[in-house]
Amino acid sequence: MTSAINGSAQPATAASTTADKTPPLAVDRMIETVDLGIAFGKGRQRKQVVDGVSISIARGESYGLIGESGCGKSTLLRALTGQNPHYAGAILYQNREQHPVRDKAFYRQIQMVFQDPYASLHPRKMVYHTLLEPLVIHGMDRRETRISDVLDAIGLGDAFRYRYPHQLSGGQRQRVALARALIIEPQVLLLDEPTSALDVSVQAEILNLLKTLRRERNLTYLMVTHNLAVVAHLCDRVAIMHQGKLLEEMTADEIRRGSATEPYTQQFLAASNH
Ligand SMILES: Nc1ncnc2c1ncn2[C@@H]1O[C@H](COP(=O)(O)OP(=O)(O)OP(=O)(O)O)[C@@H](O)[C@H]1O
Repeated sequence: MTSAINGSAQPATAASTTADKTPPLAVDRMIETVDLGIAFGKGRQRKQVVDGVSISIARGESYGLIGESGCGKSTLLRALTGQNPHYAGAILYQNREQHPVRDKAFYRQIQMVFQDPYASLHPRKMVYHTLLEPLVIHGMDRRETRISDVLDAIGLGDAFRYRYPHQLSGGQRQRVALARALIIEPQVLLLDEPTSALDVSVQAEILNLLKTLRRERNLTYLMVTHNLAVVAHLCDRVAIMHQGKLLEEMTADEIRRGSATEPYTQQFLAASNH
């Protein structure tokens, strides 16, 4: 929560801090962090939670972030979404450094899907109003058609527009949360453990849906997860974090084969596979 943050890292000033650190331009770079640092607390209480993390995610790529609990994954994701403006280093979208405080145009392109579909939907809002709201905020036209289309795309169908969250299963709620993110046609989805609150059988359905949506819409995913099966199913590349640092990047294939270079990663993969 931004209100609880008393991070002491200096906010990055747009286009000022990284001129000498930014890697050479790649044509299709969608998301990048350059030497990202996030700390909480002051003085002896200060804790560096994200420490010099540089990642680069291409357009259309699905990138996973894994690591033990407390290693800084969600903190990194929150900085990317603009929920924590107190960071050092730089965050770039489509080669442009972002101001730590994001504007509406940013959220038109980048949407977030959270872990808990029970907490993320307003209990007194019909699906229709949940989906209408982002269209109004972003001044988009053809609202009725867009609502029907997105309900079809996420596999619920138009009749679901009249349901309230308590009339939906966990998997259906997560589909609505996905529909809410997709309805404004973003390019990037930031996914924070999007299946971990769901039953195992439903997890597979949502993962398959995410896979299909990415292919159909050429979406870019950045996904935080504990779950190696999720990574193997959905991610092209994975970063392993440990105590705030990026330890190693691997392809999904390398993860499946367990061919890590770093001893910590080898242990982490072995433990996660039990
Ligand atoms: N607002 C905050 N103020 C102080 N400390 C924080 C704050 N947010 C996170 N932390 C601390 O930062 C560390 C990393 O937390 P983070 O939520 O990023 O971990 P994570 O890797 O996502 O863990 P998990 O997998 O359990 O969700 C933790 O020690 C946490 O207590």
